Amino acid sequence: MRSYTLIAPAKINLYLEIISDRTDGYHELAMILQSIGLADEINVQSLSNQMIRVNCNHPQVPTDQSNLAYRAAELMATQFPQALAEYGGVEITINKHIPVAAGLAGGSTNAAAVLVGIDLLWNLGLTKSELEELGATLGSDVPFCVAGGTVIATGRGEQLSPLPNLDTIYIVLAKYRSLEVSTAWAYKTYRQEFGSSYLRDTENLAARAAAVHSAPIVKGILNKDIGEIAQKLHNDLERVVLPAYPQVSQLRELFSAQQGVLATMMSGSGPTVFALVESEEQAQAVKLQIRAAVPDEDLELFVTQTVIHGIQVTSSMG
Ligand SMILES: C[C@@](CO)(OP(=O)(O)O)[C@H](O)COP(=O)(O)OP(=O)(O)OC[C@H]1O[C@@H](n2ccc(N)nc2=O)[C@H](O)[C@@H]1O
Ligand SMILES: Nc1ncnc2c1ncn2[C@@H]1O[C@H](COP(=O)(O)OP(=O)(O)O)[C@@H](O)[C@H]1O
Repeated sequence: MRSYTLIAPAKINLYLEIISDRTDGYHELAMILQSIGLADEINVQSLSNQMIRVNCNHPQVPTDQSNLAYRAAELMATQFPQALAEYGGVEITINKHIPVAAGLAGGSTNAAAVLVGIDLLWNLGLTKSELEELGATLGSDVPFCVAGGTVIATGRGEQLSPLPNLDTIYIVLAKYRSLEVSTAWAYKTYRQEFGSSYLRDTENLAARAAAVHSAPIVKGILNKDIGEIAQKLHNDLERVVLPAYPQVSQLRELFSAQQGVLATMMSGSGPTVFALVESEEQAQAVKLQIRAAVPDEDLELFVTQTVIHGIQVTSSMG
């Protein structure tokens, strides 16, 4: 049986600005998304029948239709029924390293890997933009996960403009295992609390989304100036998540107090907090300091770094 193994990187949000609500229930965003080295490993293997099966080593991750990777395979089967009949169904095995429900796009990157893997298994020859378009029907962050690197994302997060690759930046991530923040709750609460200040003029809306292309953080990225990038990190969702989750605020404060930390911010809808750190040695030292301050086993800590790729195939068989 043919199979492919793929690396599916997590992401952090270097910038997340909520521009407006939309009539479809989503929000118009201006984001800068960054792939990181922390990644899941996904194996896709052909089956002799036409079924979709999902296995995962993480107890919190469902293996039924509610798994985004399952839904990605279902989408491919619906879009390409002839290929399903010719090549058979798919068994998907997820080796989870990315914390679940963390604001790190774990499910989205798994779905992106399944799209790329099935394209290969079924010899479909889809282009990156075709895969991204399919991904957008699964979730707002899926197209970015296909593309990877450093990207400006607008619309509901699915419209991508690539930025030049950054030099490696070291990152420490902290997440309480038992803490989950619902993305839908975060956006809904933001809308309730701050919605009255939205710009609702649709013409200017497009202009505001476009304005992110000249935002100071983008200048920092173009100049490869880590100091400027660090200074301009931003996440509107912190306005609702930090007051509701004091543990997240506490992590942010702890990170800010560490030597070598250039800046700290919550990723996406949280609850993961990340810190940009000057060097790998300092990142390891920061991790140790945080561990000493919070000996609670519930707190997961990772040292990772920016990467310049999205989904990557690491091996194939058959
Ligand atoms: C917040 C972000 C930032 O990158 O990431 P996470 O924290 O989830 O990783 C994203 O906007 C999340 O993207 P993703 O997780 O793919 O969201 P989706 O499945 O499309 O949407 C989940 C829910 O979030 C809300 N949502 C999402 C995107 C958007 N632009 N506006 C929204 O209001 C909607 O309520 C939607 O029902
Ligand atoms: N392949 C998957 N990996 C992780 N979580 C998944 C997956 N498929 C579905 N889920 C569900 O999606 C929810 C959000 O998880 P995840 O994608 O990790 O979070 P986030 O979007 O915050 O990065 C979780 O409650 C989890 O049960």
